Amino acid sequence: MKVIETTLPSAMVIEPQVFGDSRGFFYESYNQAKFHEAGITGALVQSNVSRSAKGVLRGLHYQWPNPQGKLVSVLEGEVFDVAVDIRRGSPTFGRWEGVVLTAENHRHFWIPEGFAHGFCVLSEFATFAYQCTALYDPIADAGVRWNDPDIAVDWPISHPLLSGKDEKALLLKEVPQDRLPEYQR
Ligand SMILES: Cc1cn([C@H]2C[C@H](O)[C@@H](COP(=O)(O)OP(=O)(O)O[C@H]3O[C@@H](C)C(=O)[C@@H](O)[C@H]3O)O2)c(=O)[nH]c1=O
Repeated sequence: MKVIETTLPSAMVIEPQVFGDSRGFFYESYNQAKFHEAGITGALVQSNVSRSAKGVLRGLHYQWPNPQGKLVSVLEGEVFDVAVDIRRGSPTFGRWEGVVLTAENHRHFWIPEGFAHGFCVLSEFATFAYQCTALYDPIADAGVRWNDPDIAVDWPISHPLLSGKDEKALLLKEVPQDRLPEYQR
């Protein structure tokens, strides 16, 4: 597999080795030894799948306490996927990175613990799959507004379909400091 660094330390893109033949293809979506070597050492303890129509935007979500590292990919369609460093005290606080993930490019994006995450759907439908390093905790579930001007994600769509929760999400500057993840060197 190929590991591609991003502008945010520890957020990375992983391109698995894809074995194609007359039947179709095969790839390892997770291999503990190879991921450990790449610096992704947390145990993946929950797997999720969501499906969304074109124009849907889910995000920007995080969990605190009990932050989740997320290994995300697309099984059907195409999304623009975003990680935002919202760890208080981080040298890259407030900075984001975006990656196009498609069912064809097989790219995986590693969202480290303490980052907010979101995506918008560019194809008619997208099936999104991800594994997390911590279990879902509805009490700790939190979000930051998708179009927060202080983060200024350059989303490729302008009028997304949002959940009620995401429509009402706080701006980053409105989130109390103790509700933000901690930066750990
Ligand atoms: C995330 C999650 C949701 N749920 C339930 C709660 C709710 O009734 C329903 C839909 O939840 P949400 O609206 O939060 O789903 P969604 O907007 O898809 O939330 C997801 O968005 C992406 C961007 C992420 O990064 C994920 O970590 C997660 O926050 O599913 C679980 O039971 N377990 C889970 O792990």
